[in-house]
Amino acid sequence: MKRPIIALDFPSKNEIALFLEKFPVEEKLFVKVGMEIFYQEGPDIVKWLRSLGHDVFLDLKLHDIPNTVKQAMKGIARLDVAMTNVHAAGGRKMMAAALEGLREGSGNSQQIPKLIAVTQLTSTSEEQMNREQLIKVSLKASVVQYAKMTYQAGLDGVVCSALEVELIKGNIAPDFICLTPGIRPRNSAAGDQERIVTPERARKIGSDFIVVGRPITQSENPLMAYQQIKNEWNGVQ
Ligand SMILES: O=c1ccn([C@@H]2O[C@H](COP(=O)(O)O)[C@@H](O)[C@H]2O)c(=O)[nH]1
Repeated sequence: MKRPIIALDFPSKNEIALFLEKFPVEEKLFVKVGMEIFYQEGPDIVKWLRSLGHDVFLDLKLHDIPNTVKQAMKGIARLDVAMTNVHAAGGRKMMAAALEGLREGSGNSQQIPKLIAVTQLTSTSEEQMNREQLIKVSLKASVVQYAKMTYQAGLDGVVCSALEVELIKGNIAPDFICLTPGIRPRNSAAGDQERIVTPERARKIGSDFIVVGRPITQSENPLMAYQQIKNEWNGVQ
């Protein structure tokens, strides 16, 4: 069964440990380490999660000049993560430098983490993008443009809303990874997310990975919430 990626957005390692205690030890999860916990605990949080057998998507969304991103990626390459990312808005040169950094940091081995790029954050609406970023095209056109730049830079895929998956795969390649946050089961609060999709719809549309945070982490019964989302994501009744 495909595993939803759980966004471990907690303020400390202790809180993550308490959260993980709710899952059977043999359940190996795919978890997302983002800025909130990484800036508190540093790389040790990744090493600890790996030592427990969980797969890690390191979601630091690097966005800086190419050389800085390349050097940072060399460090990330040593953390044994399954996947990591940058912002496509950093440009093709920056994305290519990120890939070089990952390759060099992994000793040019075949086994490097998947590298994907954020297109438009799922918390961004078309109206906001037009007004604040002064990008005067549709949100979908902007996402596809970022996805094309990402592909040209040689990366594995993008972070987008499931609402854009068909368009991206149709314009680029069916196997270009589309990882989709902004996932909300029916009747769950959108919060700050703008472009949301249910796990079932994400599956039907063709998302490769879904990322789910608060609907699991803030649930009264995280294990049950996780299992329900996992079943829906896999089309299990
Ligand atoms: O466009 C993006 C990129 C990353 N995220 C991250 O995914 C999770 C979503 O958490 P929820 O609680 O399910 O909203 C969060 O860690 C974000 O940093 C995203 O939402 N959108």
